[in-house]
Amino acid sequence: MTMTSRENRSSSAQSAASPPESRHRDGRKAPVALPLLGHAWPLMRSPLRFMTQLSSYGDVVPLRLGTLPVQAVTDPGLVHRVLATDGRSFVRGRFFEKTGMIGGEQGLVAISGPTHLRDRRALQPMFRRDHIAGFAKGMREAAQDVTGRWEAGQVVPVDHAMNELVLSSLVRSLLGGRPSEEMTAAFHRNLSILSQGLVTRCILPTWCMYVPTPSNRRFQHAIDSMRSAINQAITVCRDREQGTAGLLDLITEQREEDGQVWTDRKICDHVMHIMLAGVETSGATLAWVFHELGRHPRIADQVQAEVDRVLGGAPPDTDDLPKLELTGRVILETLRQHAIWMGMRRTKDPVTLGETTLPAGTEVLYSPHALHHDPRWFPEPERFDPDRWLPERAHSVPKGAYIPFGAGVHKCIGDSFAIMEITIVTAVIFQRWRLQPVPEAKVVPVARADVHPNHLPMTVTPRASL
Ligand code: HEM
Repeated sequence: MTMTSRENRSSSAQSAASPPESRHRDGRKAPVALPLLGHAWPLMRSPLRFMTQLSSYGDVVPLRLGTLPVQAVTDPGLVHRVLATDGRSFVRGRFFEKTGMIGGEQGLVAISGPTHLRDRRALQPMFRRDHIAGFAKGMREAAQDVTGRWEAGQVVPVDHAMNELVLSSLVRSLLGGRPSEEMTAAFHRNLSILSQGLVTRCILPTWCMYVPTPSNRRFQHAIDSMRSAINQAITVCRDREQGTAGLLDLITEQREEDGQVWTDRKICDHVMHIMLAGVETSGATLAWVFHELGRHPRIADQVQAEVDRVLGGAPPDTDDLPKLELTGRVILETLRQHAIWMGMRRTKDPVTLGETTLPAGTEVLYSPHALHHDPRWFPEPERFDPDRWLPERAHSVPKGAYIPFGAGVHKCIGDSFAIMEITIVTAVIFQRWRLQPVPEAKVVPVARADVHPNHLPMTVTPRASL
């Protein structure tokens, strides 16, 4: 189960282009901690920068979030062990358990061990490629509905538009039909409040969540409204005589080992978690795709030509997706540059990672964003280069260095859904529109539960008028 740091580092480095970088200049093993707050302040103030510089202190870096000791794992090989190879020695950890306190304790994101395995096995078939292929139509329609409201030359807030589109497509997949505009708007409003406030509440001590501040009250109201809308949908689903092949129909049919149907509370928790995990992540990725293509018009021209060649003007369907090869690489590169910035686990048993032995109960932090921006595995990490993902170059990326969807038993259940949706929406939009950056708009990443653009105004122009 254990592996020395040198062994591991050399295994991560062997396949990488660059040699391992030197350790922190001062020989320090961790960044300086503030009294009381520890590293929570720099982590909350500048999360992306803080996480990215941690690898210069070592493969396993001791941190303190307030009074909570945490070990940050920065080496890809060791991260792969935490998530996958030694995954059984870990449980979810503080961040995800707090997500459970907020989104429901029985949802997939919060649970671990045998309970997780059982529920994951029940839900997994619904997210298999053959099953989600049936949702392609809803994804296309959601894209057409949102872009159908665009006018030539209009400046569109693309970040909002993509969130709305993704939410509407996920709700269609859940309900097996088109949701009302009122329902989509309510989900949109509440999910945005939850996504913005989730991480702070996961990092700060639990009691902070219960202080009756206006922000906490707004947050609690958003949770209650979301749950109430999901419960209404569950009731409609249970009362309906004929199924719709939507995800919710299938979830409500699930049974426990003793034959009892899943309770409404458990179903609501699972749907909450699917929405919390699936909407803003995919929406942000789509927004970043258009941001990157706006900044790289030559690549955008090539994507447009590919979409025209492969689809010939027909709406994209699942069979077409593997043929949109460059579009696929653009999405992989966007997921590299704009990945989520942190995940956590807790050791269940003592685990030795490199030279550090972590006793049972140790909180462990890892960062896809930091791994994806490490020049040892991705030379010139700030450069947007879809050619990194050409087969002859992609194989040199070490295991654990590229994990936009995580790895192991908790790997994103919606990864194929997300890739299919992002590809379909990109193709639908490119068939009719070009999105150009607004020169004076300064677009910067903001770390929430995912990494979102602070804003993304873009000018939309119909291709016919170009
Ligand atoms: C680009 C879009 C997405 C990204 C980048 C993303 C990323 C991730 C990551 C990194 C994890 C693993 C977290 C961990 O280490 O524990 C995860 C888990 C999860 N994701 Fe996604 N996700 C995306 C889209 C989706 C979609 C579309 C859905 C559902 C429709 C979804 C549902 C979930 C769920 C339920 C989990 C928990 C899985 C488990 O613990 O078994 N995600 N996601």
